[in-house]
Amino acid sequence: MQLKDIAYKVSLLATSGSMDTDITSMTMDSRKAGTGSLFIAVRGTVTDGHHFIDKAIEQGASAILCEALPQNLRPEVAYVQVQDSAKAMGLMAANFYNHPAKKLKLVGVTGTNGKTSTATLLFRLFRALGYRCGLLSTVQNQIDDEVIPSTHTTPDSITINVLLSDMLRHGCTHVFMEVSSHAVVQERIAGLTFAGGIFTNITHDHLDFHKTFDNYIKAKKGFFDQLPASAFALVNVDDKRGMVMLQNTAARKESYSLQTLGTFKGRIIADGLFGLEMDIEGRHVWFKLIGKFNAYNLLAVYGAAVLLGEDRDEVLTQLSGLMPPPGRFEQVISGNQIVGIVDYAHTPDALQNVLETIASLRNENEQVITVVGCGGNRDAAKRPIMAEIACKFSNKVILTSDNPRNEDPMAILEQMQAGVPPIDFKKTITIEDRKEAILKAVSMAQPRDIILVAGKGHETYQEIKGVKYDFDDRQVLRDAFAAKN
Ligand SMILES: CC(=O)N[C@H]1[C@@H](OP(=O)(O)OP(=O)(O)OC[C@H]2O[C@@H](n3ccc(=O)[nH]c3=O)[C@H](O)[C@@H]2O)O[C@H](CO)[C@@H](O)[C@@H]1O[C@H](C)C(=O)N[C@@H](C)C(=O)N[C@H](CCC(=O)O)C(=O)O
Ligand SMILES: Nc1ncnc2c1ncn2[C@@H]1O[C@H](COP(=O)(O)OP(=O)(O)OP(=O)(O)O)[C@@H](O)[C@H]1O
Ligand SMILES: N[C@H](CCC[C@H](N)C(=O)O)C(=O)O
Ligand SMILES: [Mg+2]
Repeated sequence: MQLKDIAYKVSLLATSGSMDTDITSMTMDSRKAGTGSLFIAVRGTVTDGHHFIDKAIEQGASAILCEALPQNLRPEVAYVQVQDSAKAMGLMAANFYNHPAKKLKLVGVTGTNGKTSTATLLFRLFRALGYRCGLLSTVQNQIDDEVIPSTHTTPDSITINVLLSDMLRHGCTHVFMEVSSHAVVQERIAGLTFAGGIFTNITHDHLDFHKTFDNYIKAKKGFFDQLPASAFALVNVDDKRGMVMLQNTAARKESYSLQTLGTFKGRIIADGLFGLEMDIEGRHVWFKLIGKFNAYNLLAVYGAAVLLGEDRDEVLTQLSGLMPPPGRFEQVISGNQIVGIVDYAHTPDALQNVLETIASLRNENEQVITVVGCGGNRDAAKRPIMAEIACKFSNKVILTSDNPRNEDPMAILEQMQAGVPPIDFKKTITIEDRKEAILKAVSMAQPRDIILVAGKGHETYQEIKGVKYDFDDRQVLRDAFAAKN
């Protein structure tokens, strides 16, 4: 495709060289630039893509998209200067790949917690309803049965367009994707045409990146601000920021609630380890998912399906048969009835929700033993809070590592320990090695006790200093239970 067609409707500050230049691929990474490619120079958090313009040209790039033109322009190369490279990249990727999003029903899910759960349930529901579907999520990307490993919750705009094109080629009609706050700020969703957007909730997370809670709210709201009038914006109005998301959207404003009025109204009738019994718009339904937070996810999924034109009864029938996504309240039970629960709760809110759910399910006689850590190179403010929450709802707490990345694991654990109230010192121990920590929990547990292993859910690795070591909470629990029996 010619550069001028790729730049269609993108506002350009300056150009140099021929806009007729043929482009065969697009990349934001000089190391991946090949012959005939368009290299997009993006200013990142670690380095600046503008430093790699010459490198990209040496590798064969025939055009450059940037925010600042280099001093020496090469005559054989086309340069395009824009205000915001990341945003222009999104718009150009949509042009280059021929707007796959416009030919699909693309629904995005944003919020601190519940994105993967909601997007995955939507994907599974629409498949059960007979559609070919795509999924972009933290756990994995999927085109019907084909699994494509995911590297991010929301990939960059080029990758998204490549995946959407593949989905379209496969005959998909619906695609459900997570929209992270990083993705909104970094313009990874620029140029995408959404049929709908869902807001689950917003609580403390990622302040390392956004700096203030207000910025974090604005980032989430940015998704709704860019929805077209043809889309729906479906928000959880039980979250006090739900209505904020709708303030400036052109989309149709819709809501769901378990507590107040909303377009879609639900009520929990009963919940337990068996699942949830709910009333949804006057219909009585049983679900296999556990916990109040899943009642919200189910209501969001139901609302979105109805807004996409599906029959209410059919939606509830199919939804009641669905299982939770991997690593979300996943139970591993020992031969002598110790209940292990692996959950991806890695924020204070999620941890509290899961522990409150466990509290509501227990008979008071059994102990709750929580094994939890906090990620390195991520929001440090949540560390003491998560330790405090773990103590509040557990009989015993083992603080341990969760992807320390490039930080000193013991330094992270000391920050967690700072949140342990003095009265809880006696019930808290710290074991840096996550496997040892889980083994300790299993050794302490009696039949019917509940061990919550929080933070990693579906993850199958532990990331330490740039190396991802094989690690799976569920497998470690299974092995420990087998050894104990
Ligand atoms: C903090 C963050 O969001 N980082 C993302 C960002 O990288 P960056 O800003 O650090 O990039 P950089 O290293 O400074 O490089 C700047 C530019 O120079 C380019 N470069 C660099 C070196 C070189 O030799 N040649 C070259 O061209 C890079 O390709 C890049 O375009 O842009 C990259 C390309 O899109 C992302 O891969 C990267 O995600 C990193 C791996 C990451 O860990 N991101 C996490 C925090 C994230 O995005 N998480 C959210 C989920 C959060 C949630 O739970 O809600 C997600 O959506 O996954
Ligand atoms: N609607 C919800 N409200 C609050 N907590 C939830 C909700 N849904 C799930 N959770 C909790 O949050 C954890 C993470 O859920 P999920 O993976 O769906 O969130 P996410 O938003 O995709 O997270 P990420 O930002 O890592 O992509 C779950 O394991 C559960 O403990
Ligand atoms: N999407 C989240 C996942 C956190 C999962 C937790 N196990 C950790 O590594 O901190 C993040 O990248 O911040
Ligand atoms: Mg997710």
